[in-house]
Amino acid sequence: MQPLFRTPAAVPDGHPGDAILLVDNSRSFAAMLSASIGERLGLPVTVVASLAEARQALAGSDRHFLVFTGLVLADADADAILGFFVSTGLPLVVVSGAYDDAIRQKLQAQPIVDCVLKDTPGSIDYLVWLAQRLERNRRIGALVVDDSPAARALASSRLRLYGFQVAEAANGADALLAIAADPGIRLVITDYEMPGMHGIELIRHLRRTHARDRLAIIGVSGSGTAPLVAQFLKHGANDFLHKPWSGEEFFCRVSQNVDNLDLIGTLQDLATRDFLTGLPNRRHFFDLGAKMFEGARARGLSVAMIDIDHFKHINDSHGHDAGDLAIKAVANAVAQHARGQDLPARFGGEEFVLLAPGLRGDAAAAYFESLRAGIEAMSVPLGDGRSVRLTVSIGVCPDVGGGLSAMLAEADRQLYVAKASGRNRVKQAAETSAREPSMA
Ligand SMILES: Nc1nc2c(ncn2[C@@H]2O[C@H](COP(=O)(O)OP(=O)(O)OP(=O)(O)O)[C@@H](O)[C@H]2O)c(=O)[nH]1
Repeated sequence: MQPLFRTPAAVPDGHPGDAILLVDNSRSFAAMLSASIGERLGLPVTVVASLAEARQALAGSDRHFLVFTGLVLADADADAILGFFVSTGLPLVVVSGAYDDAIRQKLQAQPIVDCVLKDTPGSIDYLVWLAQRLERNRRIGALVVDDSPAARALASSRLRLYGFQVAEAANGADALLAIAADPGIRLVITDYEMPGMHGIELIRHLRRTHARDRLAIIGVSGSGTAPLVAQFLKHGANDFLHKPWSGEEFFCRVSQNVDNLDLIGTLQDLATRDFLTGLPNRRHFFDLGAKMFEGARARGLSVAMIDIDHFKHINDSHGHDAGDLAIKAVANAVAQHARGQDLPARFGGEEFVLLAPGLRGDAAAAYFESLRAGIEAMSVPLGDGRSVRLTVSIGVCPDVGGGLSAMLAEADRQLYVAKASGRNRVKQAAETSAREPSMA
């Protein structure tokens, strides 16, 4: 099952801090940019106005994962500024007041992520986007597939500069092994001409297991004729880059493709997950549940409807926000109680469902009883020093020969019986006949 809550994974290595170092001699620009990053991304920004202060901010600390710097500082010229920040190994974005041919040439020779003209419309928005992209890249794996060590090293070093966790493969077979071993890889950059398996064949293999919305693939070739580009795209590449690519284009295409994956992930979350609790929603429960149901039948399974008791009273006496906290706490308890093979969901309001494959009879009764008891023992902090206690009623139905909907209908009937007989209890339908309650 997919993880229930999309908590950001830890950044495996490199620069683990989440702060940005902003080095600029314009107080107003630095204030505007750091406020925008703080408000929109929630990332801390250290603002300094000289190279000496920047050295001090970075000394002995790995708080920063990214540097934005101007090239005009009171205590250093452009070469000294670039030389120092490049030597730190941190991703570097130059934020310049001017961008002429001389600066462009100087920067092209340097391993920097990007150069942004600061006084243009939209520059703050672009820099905020850059900060977000580079921060997120740290949790994304990228694989470079190329039989040329030099081409591989060039693409890999660029991707590392953008913060990705980079793996390399010299041929298609090794690439397939690398992808199978690391589910964190979301971006593949593959050459065309390679011994054993060419790039398009590799993509055909990859697409059997990795859809376009989960893995972005960019084809690369020096012989990027129109038919070859079309073949790449038709066989599943998300994009194509002609060799030799410019650093600027490489960054734009890579970023656009991983942005698209993020966007699709967000839309999928909105469509399948309950906004308040992060649990699968009702529709997603039926999609996943229908797939699980047939496979689980041989070993038996049970489904439970779980409803918070007197929930209206919690809302009425503590307010709607407190009610939301109570719903989240119960959702969390249900998700924590669920085993890896279970499927929990929020069905709406204060009602939850838990589908438990492999459980029936007394084992199912004990399993849901321990969930009920765990929730009864909880104290939900309301964030203002107060806390609230709550209970749930649970209706359980085993597989009695109908479909999943029939099980849910019977679990709902058992829930009604649990409510009617005093709440804070589990009622379970009999195995033989789903219409006779068997557990008091
Ligand atoms: N805070 C909050 N309240 C919600 C949400 N969804 C539904 N509710 C409220 O939940 C309450 C549900 O109340 P009922 O279904 O009547 O439950 P009850 O009568 O209090 O309790 P039982 O009879 O024990 O089920 C209503 O007042 C809804 O407005 C939500 O997302 N957040």
